[in-house]
Amino acid sequence: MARITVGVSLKMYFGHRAAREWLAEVADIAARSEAVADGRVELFVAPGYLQLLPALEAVAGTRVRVAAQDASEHDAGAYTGEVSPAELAEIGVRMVELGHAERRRMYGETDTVVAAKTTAALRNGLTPVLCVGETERMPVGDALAVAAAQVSSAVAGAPAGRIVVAYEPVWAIGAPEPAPADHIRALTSGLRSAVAELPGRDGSAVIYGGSAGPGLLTELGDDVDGLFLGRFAHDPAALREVLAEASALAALRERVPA
Ligand SMILES: O=C(CO)COP(=O)(O)O
Repeated sequence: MARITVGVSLKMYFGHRAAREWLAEVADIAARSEAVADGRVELFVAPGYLQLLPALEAVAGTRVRVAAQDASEHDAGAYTGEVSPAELAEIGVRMVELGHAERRRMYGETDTVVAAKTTAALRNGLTPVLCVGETERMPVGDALAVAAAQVSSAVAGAPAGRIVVAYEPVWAIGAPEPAPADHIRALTSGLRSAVAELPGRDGSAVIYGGSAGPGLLTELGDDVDGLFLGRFAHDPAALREVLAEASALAALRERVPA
């Protein structure tokens, strides 16, 4: 199926009440979207840990998937302050963001840590949303080498299973505008080829994140499998627009065989 994946991370922007209000609006938008309802558009939301249970409640009865923003590499034990991927799966969380640029930069997550967490996520049936990307502006070939190496190191030794690669050039996160479309297209196509060569990763997707908002998916067209949004989906109306673009793109792909 020509599926388009759209994800939104709330990072730590919203308090509890604001998150609940946003989730209720998103659940309503998803329920009204035919493309989300029939699976042509996969929508996931990644709220904070304390917002996961209310999120699961809010989206019950829709096909919206709930993702955690991180998870431990361990399932259980003496790991104070960590959150178990086994427990995430137990409560109904389906996906988990791993290796986000903010965790790599501020919390010292190395490729080794990201690989251990990827293994733990897949072991527990969670789909990793593997965040990769170069830290500074650089030519396309160099950026692709960095991002592809992050992907292959994360999945080396991990159990088989679908992954969602979120290509997020660090310099375009929290910026006024996304990376230039040509840069994104080159990187997402390159990463698609790299992921296609990995064994056991059928159904995987490569999406773009970093100041993404309405209009970008249409501009990128066929070279990307979706978007990972941050600030520019805080307004539910903007997310509604992005979902409309995703559903138009999915319809177009169904007509034109890949
Ligand atoms: O990091 C991001 C999603 O994980 C993107 O955040 P912004 O869209 O707010 O730049």
